[in-house]
Amino acid sequence: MPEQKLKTSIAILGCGDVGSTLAYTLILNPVCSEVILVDPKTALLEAQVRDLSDATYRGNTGTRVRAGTHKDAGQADIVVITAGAKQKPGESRLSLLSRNLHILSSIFSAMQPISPHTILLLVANPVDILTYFARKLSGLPESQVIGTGTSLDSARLRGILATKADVSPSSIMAYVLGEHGDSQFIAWSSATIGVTPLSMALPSSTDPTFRAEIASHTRGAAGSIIAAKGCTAYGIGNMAASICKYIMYDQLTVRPLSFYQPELGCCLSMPAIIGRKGITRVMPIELDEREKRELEDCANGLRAVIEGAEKELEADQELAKALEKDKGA
Ligand SMILES: NC(=O)C1=CN([C@@H]2O[C@H](COP(=O)(O)OP(=O)(O)OC[C@H]3O[C@@H](n4cnc5c(N)ncnc54)[C@H](O)[C@@H]3O)[C@@H](O)[C@H]2O)C=CC1
Ligand SMILES: CC(=O)C(=O)O
Repeated sequence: MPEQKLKTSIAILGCGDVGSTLAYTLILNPVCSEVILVDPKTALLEAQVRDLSDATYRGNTGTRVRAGTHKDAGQADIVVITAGAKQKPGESRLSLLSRNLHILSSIFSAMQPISPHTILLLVANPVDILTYFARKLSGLPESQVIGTGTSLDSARLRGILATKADVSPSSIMAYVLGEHGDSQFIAWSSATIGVTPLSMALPSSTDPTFRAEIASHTRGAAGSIIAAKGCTAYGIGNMAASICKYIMYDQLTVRPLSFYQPELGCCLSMPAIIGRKGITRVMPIELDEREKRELEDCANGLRAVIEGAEKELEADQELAKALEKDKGA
């Protein structure tokens, strides 16, 4: 009998710097049998498929890379959305909202019908706001619509704390929570090295100046990389690939991810367990009074942005309907 191969697919919408780095990471640490790339820039798309395919021939990584349509993507096990504009040096993530919301809305029109088992992973910025709208536009259950959120900021936090404490980053348990953006905050009160509270393991970490320096590093990391090289790609490529792995292998791993918070009325990052069904459980975290206020401020800011964007999206959809009607007349 011919061997039956289990087909597992990850579609990546947008094969620019982030999408192609993610695809490369998925090939080198095989997570699925097929990577489908989708991008309206057809010459770039074909070139990325050929270049990435070349990376699969030595050592038989077992992953096939191909170009696809938005409709094909809608049937994948995971759809990663990296499609959209990126920040220019000095620009904020929120300044991308109008352009990227328009792209997101067109993506969901083109992807229908979406498989009810698909997990959506949002990467494009502003990621928390786009995750909120992806949940509405996709019609998928909210547990299946996830943003990479502050997972990358938390990795950056681990990195700098590891240097300060002279310990491996993997022994640092500390999260940046809230917005993947300027209103993010560090959950200092729950940070540990191994099982030792950070305040005991690294006493200087209780100093407000130390905390301000670390928070500024974490908040400003993307901006300084973008100023020098025009994008960030390796950090997020690795982070998004590891999230795909948790999902595909149903690893039920705890990570800070952006997902809908009913009591706050927006998507932002909190710790949760992720597996094949998406977010399977929210992990409660104890915050001190200051962190609670920071979370509240962050949610208020995100809700205000959502309100403005909701109006813009409605106008966008009315315009699309009118154009469709004109075409039919
Ligand atoms: N969440 C995070 O931690 C991070 C998010 N980002 C965000 O990821 C996004 C992508 O960044 P880059 O790859 O550097 O940008 P890029 O400009 O290199 O690539 C974006 C690609 O999206 C494509 N695209 C546009 N409309 C599309 C559509 N409807 N369907 C499919 N593809 C479409 C473009 O043609 C382009 O090739 C940006 O919004 C950036 O801010 C980047 C790094 C980290
Ligand atoms: C660009 C971006 O969002 C980041 O590297 O954090």
